[in-house]
Amino acid sequence: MSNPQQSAGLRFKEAVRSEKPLQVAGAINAYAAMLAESAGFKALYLSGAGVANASFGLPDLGITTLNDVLEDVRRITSATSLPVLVDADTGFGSAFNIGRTIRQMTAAGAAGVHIEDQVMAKRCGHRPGKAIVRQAEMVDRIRTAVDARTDPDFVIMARTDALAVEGIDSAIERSVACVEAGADMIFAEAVTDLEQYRKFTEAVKAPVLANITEFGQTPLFTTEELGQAGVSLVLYPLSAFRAMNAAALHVYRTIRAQGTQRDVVADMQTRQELYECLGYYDYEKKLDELFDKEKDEGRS
Ligand SMILES: C[C@](O)(C(=O)O)[C@H](CC(=O)O)C(=O)O
Ligand SMILES: [Mg+2]
Repeated sequence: MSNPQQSAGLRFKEAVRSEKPLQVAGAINAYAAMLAESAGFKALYLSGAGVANASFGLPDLGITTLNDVLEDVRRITSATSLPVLVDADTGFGSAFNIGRTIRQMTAAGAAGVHIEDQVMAKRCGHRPGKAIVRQAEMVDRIRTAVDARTDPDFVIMARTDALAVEGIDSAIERSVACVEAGADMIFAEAVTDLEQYRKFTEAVKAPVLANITEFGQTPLFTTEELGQAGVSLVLYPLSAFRAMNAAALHVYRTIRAQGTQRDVVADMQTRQELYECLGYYDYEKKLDELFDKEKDEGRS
């Protein structure tokens, strides 16, 4: 059971210990976070691609800033009691910027961040044309992040994009070096088969995350398969977002073409379902109580 008195980082670590592998649900905004929580997930994720795509209509190419991401982090952490892992791309700058990223993410209520070894002009991890910084520079990023922690349980996750660029040996060597530099967990990006996960988890003395994003380089392995390969966390960064987008486009097209939404009403979440998830009825009750009280006070 999660205890709201504990720091978000500690709650995230406890979730990793309690569910093996831990399913981490991407939540694009505060309401998606509430939906994921109601579906039973124990940890959430704010995707960098999600912030860029959904909040700004931009591609995931390192265009959004720390403040852009923080705004979404604050909205999500205010709406859920679940710990939220946040995509910090390459850390939003060099050493002092990375330190600032860690402190501000902690203040915004994040449980942890992942920082990757791509160059600042980053790409999506599942697209061609990626370039990575030298291992020493990546290790410096992690050391800086660890040093900047104000909560010892805030999770610093090192993501390596090296597999697609330099191969599995380099990716594993970097992961091991990052753990030695203090990284709590490893994000193995764009892995293409279970054997590679097995190699990662055998070599790395820290929990390893598998990014099971759709339409990318990684097959849609099940939690069971990934658990057997030693994986500790399974991430679904944009699954609900992709589904929401397809549903929204279908509704827009239908209304535009048919002049009515009648054919798509059955696909919609009802007002009651929306309100139940939001706790709307409790708010309404509170309002009634408060107004009644005011009326009573006015009378006396
Ligand atoms: C995990 C990721 O970094 C993200 O921003 O959500 C993306 C996901 C994606 O584009 O499918 C990535 O893997 O680079
Ligand atoms: Mg990303």
